[in-house]
Amino acid sequence: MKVVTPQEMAQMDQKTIASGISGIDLMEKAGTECTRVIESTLKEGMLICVICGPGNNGGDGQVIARQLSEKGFSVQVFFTEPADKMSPESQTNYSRLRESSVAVQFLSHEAGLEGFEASLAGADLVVDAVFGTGLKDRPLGEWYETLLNAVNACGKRIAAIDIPSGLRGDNGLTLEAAVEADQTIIIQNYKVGCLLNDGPDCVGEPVLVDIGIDENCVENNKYFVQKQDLRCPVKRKKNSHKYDYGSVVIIAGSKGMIGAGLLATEGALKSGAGLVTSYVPLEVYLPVAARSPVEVMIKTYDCNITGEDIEHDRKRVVLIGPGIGRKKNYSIILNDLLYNTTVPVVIDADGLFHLSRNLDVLKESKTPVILTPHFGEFSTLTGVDREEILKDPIGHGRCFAEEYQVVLVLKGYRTMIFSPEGEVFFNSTSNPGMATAGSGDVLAGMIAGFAGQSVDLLEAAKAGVFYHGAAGDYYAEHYGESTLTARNIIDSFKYVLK
Ligand SMILES: NC(=O)C1=CN([C@@H]2O[C@H](COP(=O)(O)OP(=O)(O)OC[C@H]3O[C@@H](n4cnc5c(N)ncnc54)[C@H](OP(=O)(O)O)[C@@H]3O)[C@@H](O)[C@H]2O)[C@H](O)CC1
Ligand SMILES: [K+]
Repeated sequence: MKVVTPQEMAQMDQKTIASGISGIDLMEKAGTECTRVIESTLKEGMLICVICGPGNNGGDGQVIARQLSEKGFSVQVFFTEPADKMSPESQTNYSRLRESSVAVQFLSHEAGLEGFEASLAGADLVVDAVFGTGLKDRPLGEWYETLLNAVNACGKRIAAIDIPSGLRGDNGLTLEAAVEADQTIIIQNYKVGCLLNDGPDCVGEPVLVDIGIDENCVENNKYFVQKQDLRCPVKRKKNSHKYDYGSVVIIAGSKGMIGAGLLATEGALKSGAGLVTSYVPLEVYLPVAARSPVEVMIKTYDCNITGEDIEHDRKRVVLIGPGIGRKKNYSIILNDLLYNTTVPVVIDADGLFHLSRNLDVLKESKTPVILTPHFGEFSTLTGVDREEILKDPIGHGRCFAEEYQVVLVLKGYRTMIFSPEGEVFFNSTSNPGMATAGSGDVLAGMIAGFAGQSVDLLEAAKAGVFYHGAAGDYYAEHYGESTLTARNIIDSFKYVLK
């Protein structure tokens, strides 16, 4: 399934209209599908307030109001602008609405919102159809800001149409105010802004409706990752041995930070790697050995380890970074791996710090690479302010992955995976409980574990991110989000990785 920008969605609408279905019919279809979802949440006799803006989002709102009224619900519509400011399809729907029994009120920008607030307080459901994908990046103005804040303050269930009003569809940032919906009925495809920054908090529960638009009618390589798209875990052949599922090397953990290495190691082992070898500094050998799973091989080094040491012995992938700290010798180790080996390398956490000291090594390296930064680490890598990246995460991520020819896993609530060819994949799993210490170490181990299993690095990254989130979701569904720890994510692998 594709994820689209507002511009791409507008082009898709236009192409669909050009192919023969009229704009007004498309709006009727959108409104009908939204009505179906809304109706399933209503009980007889409920009062619904629909707030309609001047554009086609408001037009969808009018269709919903008319259809809910035809189904016997009491409906009140508030218009934020006079009829002459409505889009053509909205005006057509306004004439249809006037023939229905829906109560209509035009809000005045001069008078206050007192009556409006009282009406919201008496409603059972508020439908937000003020702005959709046509929202522009310009100040809302005080009046709309007050209006959207009043919607949020009403304390009633809010269903937003297509995208919560005030939320930018291109990056998930909000204007001065944005509706925080309980449910958003997303028309046809996820908009980028529903998945990034404030988007998921404003959207609430997302529900997609299909109005028959072909998502491939415009060129777009942004995808929503779902289970059926994944190639991991690989099917295990009867006639196979442990090396067929990857020998994974993990360079992780140091004095005071052995937990990161242990979590990454278990992440790799329990996602199906055939053999995991953990390389740790001599000084932490004993505590690591005492706490490592018995299946893991542990090797020690004094202060250095070379690519040659690792390339011996059928190694398929190296993970470097979790808990290694910032001592200089790791920059040397990392450079050696990238310059002198061809074994794929996953670089996480402090490994990314060492990489940032010599980023150009990526351009000279022949080794396939996956980087797994969160936004702060990505800012260090690129030298671009975090705030700037958040305004255009797709642009920055895509540009970096293409320039350095790496698979980039940019971690967040909806982690994005960028391929060296410019594709973007949005993860569909995870929950806020996973923002917890060690969660990233588990993910890095999991990606390395999959990368060992004869799949290409992009597939390993997609599967690692998806199943890591799915394991966290499994725990959260059963026990809630607040007690979730990195260990719980590992323990839940067995339920989702079947
Ligand atoms: N036929 C179709 O294309 C279908 C569209 N669907 C629905 O339509 C919306 C997108 O509708 P669109 O008309 O493009 O835009 P909006 O309704 O979201 O908003 C446009 C109006 O909002 C004003 N605006 C924009 N930005 C601001 C702002 N920052 N502050 C104040 N006002 C703003 C804008 O004013 P202008 O002066 O810029 O014109 C417009 O008045 C989509 O989301 C779907 O819900 C149907 O689903 C399918 C058919
Ligand atoms: K809306």
